[in-house]
Amino acid sequence: MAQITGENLTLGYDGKAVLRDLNFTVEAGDYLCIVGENGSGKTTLMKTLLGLQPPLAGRIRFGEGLTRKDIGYLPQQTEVQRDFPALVREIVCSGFQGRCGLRPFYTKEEKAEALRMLEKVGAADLAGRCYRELSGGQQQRVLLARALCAARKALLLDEPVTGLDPEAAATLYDLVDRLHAEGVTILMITHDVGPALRSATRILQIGGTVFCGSRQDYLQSEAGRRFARPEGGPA
Ligand SMILES: Nc1ncnc2c1ncn2[C@@H]1O[C@H](COP(=O)(O)OP(=O)(O)OP(=O)(O)O)[C@@H](O)[C@H]1O
Repeated sequence: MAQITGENLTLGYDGKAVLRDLNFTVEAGDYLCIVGENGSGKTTLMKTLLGLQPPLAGRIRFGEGLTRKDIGYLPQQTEVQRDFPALVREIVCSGFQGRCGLRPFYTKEEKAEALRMLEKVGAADLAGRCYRELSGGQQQRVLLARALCAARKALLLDEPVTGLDPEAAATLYDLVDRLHAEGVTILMITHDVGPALRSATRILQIGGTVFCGSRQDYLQSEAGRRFARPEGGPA
């Protein structure tokens, strides 16, 4: 059984479908890129994966020791969030909130773990800085460390390089590659098809044409050729 299976999923709002009859699988260790035009339902699918929105029909099944709680989430940042007046180490620790219930403090172990995760993303030196004074690339690394505190088996990243300059984007992609190499399952929503196709093992394209399969099959498919090439993807 796969880690995540989408079975005949129909997703939408107020009984109106945005996506119909979607089937896909994610195996342990996959790097899945979710692509599709604006409005195709990528965010809706993500909310369903996180359990924030029930499907109109069909279901999502978790297997291979993965549960919904094992998925760390890197949200798309809004301007307000970028301006959050807290210290980096507090933001990273807040990844533990799902685990500590109503306890109003973090344990010594949690604080040490937060620092280890900051080290993992190459941002240990930022621990005492104020989050809102960081660059966009630094902020994304901090949020990645936070997501890793919340869960470490799988990461769901929503448009993680939006607003980053090419160098910061490349650094973030390298970091995600490293986590993937360490065995973390990656699910990434992206418009940035070129770099995504470089690292992905599987592609899920939604919208007009639906595709779910290996990167190689995607590149040879009609859907992949149309979607990938105009944006500079590999020929
Ligand atoms: N809360 C909501 N209530 C009703 N309709 C919604 C809601 N959120 C999104 N939609 C509609 O669902 C469709 C899919 O939206 P969604 O945000 O999932 O697309 P997306 O692929 O993530 O788009 P983008 O690439 O622009 O972020 C759109 O037509 C949108 O208008």
